[in-house]
Amino acid sequence: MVRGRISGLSVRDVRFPTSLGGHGSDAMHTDPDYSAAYVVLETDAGDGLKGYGITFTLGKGTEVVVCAVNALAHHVLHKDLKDIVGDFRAFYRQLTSDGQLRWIGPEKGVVHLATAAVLNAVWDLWAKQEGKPLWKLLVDMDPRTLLACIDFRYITDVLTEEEAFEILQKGQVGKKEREEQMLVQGYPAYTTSCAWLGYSDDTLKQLCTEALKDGWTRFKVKVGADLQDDIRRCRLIRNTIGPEKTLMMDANQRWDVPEAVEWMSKLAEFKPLWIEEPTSPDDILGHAAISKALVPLGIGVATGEQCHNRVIFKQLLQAKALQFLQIDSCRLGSVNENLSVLLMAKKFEIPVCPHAGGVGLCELVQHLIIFDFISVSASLTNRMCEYVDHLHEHFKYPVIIEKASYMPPKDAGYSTEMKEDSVKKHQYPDGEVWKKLLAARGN
Ligand SMILES: C[C@H](O)[C@@H](O)CC(=O)C(=O)O
Ligand SMILES: [Mg+2]
Repeated sequence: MVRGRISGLSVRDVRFPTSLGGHGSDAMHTDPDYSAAYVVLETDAGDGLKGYGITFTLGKGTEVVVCAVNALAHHVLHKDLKDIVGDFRAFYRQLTSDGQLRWIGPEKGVVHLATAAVLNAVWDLWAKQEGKPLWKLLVDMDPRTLLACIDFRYITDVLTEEEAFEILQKGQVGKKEREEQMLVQGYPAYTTSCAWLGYSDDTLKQLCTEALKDGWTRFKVKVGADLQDDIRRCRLIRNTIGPEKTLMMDANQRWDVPEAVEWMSKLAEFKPLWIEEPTSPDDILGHAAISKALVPLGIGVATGEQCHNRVIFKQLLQAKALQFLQIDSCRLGSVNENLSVLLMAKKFEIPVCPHAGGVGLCELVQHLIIFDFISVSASLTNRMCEYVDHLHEHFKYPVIIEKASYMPPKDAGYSTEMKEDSVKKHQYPDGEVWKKLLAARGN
């Protein structure tokens, strides 16, 4: 049963120096330090349970997200958890409609990332109090309660609450079997960890070879900075993984629209399933033009990791601008907004392949996609969830990958809690890791 009043909210700036090894690098983000604004909620329930929430950042700027979390804190503090989750739609709207903070969004940018961190902590706390992993909390929730968590404002022209209810009602059929299937087989994953842009050819080859041995069959390679490099790297990876394995490419917004089409026509020989973020994430019609142009080459367009909100996803779907939809657990307004996108994707029959390249994103998004399979999509066709092999050791409940699949988490909560020791060491700028690095850099 849900209990307690929120008695404390703290937020910390936690950064991992991944840029030192080129991990996470791509054509736009050449030196990412995987980071998080890390929120902890406490209650007066006396049960010792806390809610942990993160949003993902790349280093600099995390302190800005931390400020935004503090600016939102008064909406959460001193509220009964029962009142928050009892009318979650209203609470989501309260957070996203703060009469003054909304001006620096609305529902996008720093303030929306902060919203995600706070709400992720609320969901973690709720799931913990119910004694269930988040995916199971969602799967067991009756459709009306689930829908009451979603703000349908701005999307009713494509998805009404009644249509969403019908989708969830249909999803009840075979749910038990699909849950058993997940518990036995897990959710299929692909790896991005072999081919970050900053990796040398030798590293790329070695990591692909090891990944093949570990049973990986789907790989993503970063492209977009230099065509000749891309051709060489894609040839190397295709030769290493062979013709049958699945290859995806990710340009991280590097190109103009005509450039994207031209560049991809040069990479088509390597048979990519999709090109991800070929251009600006805001350019819906640009994505539609690229999608159309790439049909004859058999290449789909994937996007979503930098889609601000459900409205952008709605329009991408309406404009037939993507063939693979990539939700992100920390960019959209937490589970609440992600639920609306999963339901829209189902209506348009577009496969959801979540983004997870970041710290903690694998931990969180696995819950959403496992719920999606059990209760919404009921399909694994053309679907897979991204996996990156970094920083899981800092989490109390790290992901479990078996045979290149995510095994459903069994611990209660949203898998968001970090080890306190890791947080202390990596806190910016006072943690011991940063003190040493900053001193070495002469700062
Ligand atoms: C900066 C991040 O590592 C980004 O490259 C992740 C990404 O695009 C992905 O995982 O996809
Ligand atoms: Mg990407």
